Amino acid sequence: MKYARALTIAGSDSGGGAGIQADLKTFQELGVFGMSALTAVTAQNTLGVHGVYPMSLEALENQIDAVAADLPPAAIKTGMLFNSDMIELVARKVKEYDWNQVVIDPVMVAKGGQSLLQEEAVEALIEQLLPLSYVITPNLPEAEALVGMSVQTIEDRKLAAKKLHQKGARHVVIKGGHGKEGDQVIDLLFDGENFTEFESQRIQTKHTHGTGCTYAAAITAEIAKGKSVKDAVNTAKQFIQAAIEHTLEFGEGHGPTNHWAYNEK
Ligand SMILES: Nc1ncnc2c1ncn2[C@@H]1O[C@H](COP(=O)(O)OP(=O)(O)O)[C@@H](O)[C@H]1O
Ligand SMILES: Cc1ncc(COP(=O)(O)OP(=O)(O)O)c(N)n1
Repeated sequence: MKYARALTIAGSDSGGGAGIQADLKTFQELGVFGMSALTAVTAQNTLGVHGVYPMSLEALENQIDAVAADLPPAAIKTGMLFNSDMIELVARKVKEYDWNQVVIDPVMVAKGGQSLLQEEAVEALIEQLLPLSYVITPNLPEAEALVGMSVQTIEDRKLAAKKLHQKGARHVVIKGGHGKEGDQVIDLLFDGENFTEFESQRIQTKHTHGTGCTYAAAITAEIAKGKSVKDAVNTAKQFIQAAIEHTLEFGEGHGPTNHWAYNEK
């Protein structure tokens, strides 16, 4: 069986729940060979981020070039990109290697409130990376930062998705975990023409560290395997729902999700 390959360009989470650790675990569980280019090393646990140590641009570029030269990926996921220099580098590499299945998870703030993207870099993300994105997966606060409006109701989310599509994102997934729609969590996919809602029961738990990373990584893995974006989001929704429902209950704070759960169903 020929395995598809996916590359994550993101930060390392020493606590194992988010960042490239979440991405690689998710790729593996979905049968995709995962590769990684580190943008930063973070000292993290379930109680928060205790240090951020960005890689040099040379180190990031060499990691990407090494993978592209020998192990060209079918799909790429970006996570924590830290600053505008890194965003510009990644955009240049996407164009250099003509990568057209890029999933952008616009990571800005960790669950504990610590910044993972310098404020000046939001503009670079919009101008440089959005036009190259196959899918972008903002949560509600990230969508607000990207489109400059309040994004809460379903109508807000539809308007924000259209704005992000106009800025160049070919598909937009507005994640609903931060939403206040009662006991449901509604994720919204926009493909430039149609909206699709993916609904699930909200699970009452604090153990949601890395949910966005895991969800975007699952979308990336499915796209790497040749699935449509709609089918990829559908699988990712089931993956993350199982990962949260069967929590590991690790740590004193926001614990990690369970990346084994989907296959243990
Ligand atoms: N409590 C929850 N119950 C069920 N699903 C959830 C819950 N929290 C998050 N999710 C799922 O995880 C996805 C990502 O979570 P969200 O909080 O929206 O983004 P992020 O983790 O990037 O802040 C959501 O789109 C949703 O599908
Ligand atoms: C290295 C790194 N990348 C991304 C994150 C974000 O994870 P988290 O704080 O759990 O938020 P979501 O992934 O759920 O949006 C991180 N903490 N560290």
